[in-house]
Amino acid sequence: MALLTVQDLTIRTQEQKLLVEKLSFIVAANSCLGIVGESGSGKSLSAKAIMGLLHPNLCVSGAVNFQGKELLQLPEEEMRKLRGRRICLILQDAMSAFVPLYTIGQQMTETLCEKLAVSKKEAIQISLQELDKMNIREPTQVVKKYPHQLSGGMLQRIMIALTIAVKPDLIIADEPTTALDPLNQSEVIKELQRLRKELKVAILFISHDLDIIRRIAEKVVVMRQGKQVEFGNVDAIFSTPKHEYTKYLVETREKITQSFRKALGRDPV
Ligand SMILES: Nc1ncnc2c1ncn2[C@@H]1O[C@H](COP(=O)(O)OP(=O)(O)OP(=O)(O)O)[C@@H](O)[C@H]1O
Repeated sequence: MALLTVQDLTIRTQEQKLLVEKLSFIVAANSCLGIVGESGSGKSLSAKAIMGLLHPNLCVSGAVNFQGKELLQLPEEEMRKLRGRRICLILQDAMSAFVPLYTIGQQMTETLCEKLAVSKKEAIQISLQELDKMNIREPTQVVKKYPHQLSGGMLQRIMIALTIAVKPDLIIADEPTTALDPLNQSEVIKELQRLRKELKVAILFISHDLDIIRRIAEKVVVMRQGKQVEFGNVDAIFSTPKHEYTKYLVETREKITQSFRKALGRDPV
């Protein structure tokens, strides 16, 4: 069943320059759709358009249907109710998601009180429980810290813990692992997979990394220069890419992998 249907999403500047052209895809409930493409291809703008967070100097058209609601027509107040509750956004730079002046605990508590309409005491309890579930050690100490006192990987995992607590239906993860080292990347991917399994949440996962998309998504949209060049099952698209650009992406990835294997003294695959 379709949870999110994006139809002909088009984004232009006021000067009519096309930044995203006729993007169309479906995200089924409890599935993961990847959007892959080079820098500047329009991935983040598309995510922002779905969330109703585009810069006001941009014009958007097309249709974005989420749980039967037409998001591009929704009044801002309604949209605000959906954002951070039914649809959550996880960004590349977790640091920017937190306010530097408040502790992690204060920020988690405030978000949970607002989004879940629970008391402060309950919100603190939920925060500690979710941090514990994320295998974050000594959660009672972590909640007393300010964002700058924690690593990027830790902040990203806290963001995911907060998202889990809110129990949304859709998570839009925009390059959530790009700023992380491989160990933290792997942890974050594992947590997102767990989230899907446990909460039956759907994920729209934006990345320029084919390997990560292959690990986490079943379907993929390939974007280039604002245009959607392919949409379909991950295995089919990466094993038999139709579009020249997808072929180029897959071949480049394979060449890099083989160079690494050579450098490590292993046989090329
Ligand atoms: N407010 C804006 N006004 C005009 N152009 C913009 C605006 N925001 C983004 N753009 C342009 O739109 C294009 C697509 O940007 P977008 O951030 O969606 O790319 P992306 O695929 O997410 O890239 P990256 O992987 O580097 O984040 C870029 O050329 C960018 O410069």
